Amino acid sequence: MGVESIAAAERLLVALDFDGTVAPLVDDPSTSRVTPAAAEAIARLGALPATWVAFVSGRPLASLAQLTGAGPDALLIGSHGVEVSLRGRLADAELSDDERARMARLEAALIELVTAVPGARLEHKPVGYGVHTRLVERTELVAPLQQAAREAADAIGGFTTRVGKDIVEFSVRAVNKGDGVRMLRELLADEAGGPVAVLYAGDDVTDEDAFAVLGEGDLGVKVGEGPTAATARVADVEAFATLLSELATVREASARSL
Ligand SMILES: O=P(O)(O)OC[C@H]1O[C@H](O[C@H]2O[C@H](CO)[C@@H](O)[C@H](O)[C@H]2O)[C@H](O)[C@@H](O)[C@@H]1O
Repeated sequence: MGVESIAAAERLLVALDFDGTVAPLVDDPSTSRVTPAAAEAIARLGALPATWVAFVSGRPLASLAQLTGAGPDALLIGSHGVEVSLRGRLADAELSDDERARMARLEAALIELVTAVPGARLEHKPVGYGVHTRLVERTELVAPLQQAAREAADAIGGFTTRVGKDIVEFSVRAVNKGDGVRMLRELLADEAGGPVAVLYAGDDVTDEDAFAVLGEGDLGVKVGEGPTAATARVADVEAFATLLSELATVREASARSL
């Protein structure tokens, strides 16, 4: 399955990871931006009939909504599948007392660990924490920090650990991006009254959960290097924007010929 074939799908969901896929990786996550080329292709795709664009990210929903300029029709999955906003209908993650207590214990441990490593940073997320190591200058400190953080989470128990690019993340929920993609596909198929093909694109290990739920008639696109279950690969964010633009062009042409 290539771009031409997926472009011909009767109904198409384009589900996109954010960081490293449509926005280049940067030192400060709050300054991430979708590239102009990707933004243009996304807008063209979103304007087509029977075509939906969704973002499926590890970011907190609020950050994802802000950085994608989410409008009222936005389909957003944040926190690796835990936080969901579908056209303004919010299903956010209500934490139990037990989850809150475990998060508080982990937070205290992670603050101590991160403070001891210059350049390390703790990201507070709705259902967990991210230990960022991108700016750690003494690279030999990264692995021990990640290991100590894992051990702290394991000692408390009940956390799902994810290792991403320059980040190790801990979540009190085990939901993943694959669950998010499955949910989006079912929702749209119900609404549209028929099966929906999915193009999913992502650059990181956590995107493998989403690639794993794709089947025949879908297309997984890995952005960048690394082992993957995706069946297509592009070199980087710029190349992926070009792919999205090609997809929009082919799909626009078929929409015109209907
Ligand atoms: O699932 P994604 O949309 O790819 O989000 C994964 C994590 O992205 C952010 O961190 C990553 O991007 C930062 C900005 O480019 C970069 O500084 C950092 O090194 C990366 O790990 C975000 O901060 C996390 O919350 C997301 O889980």
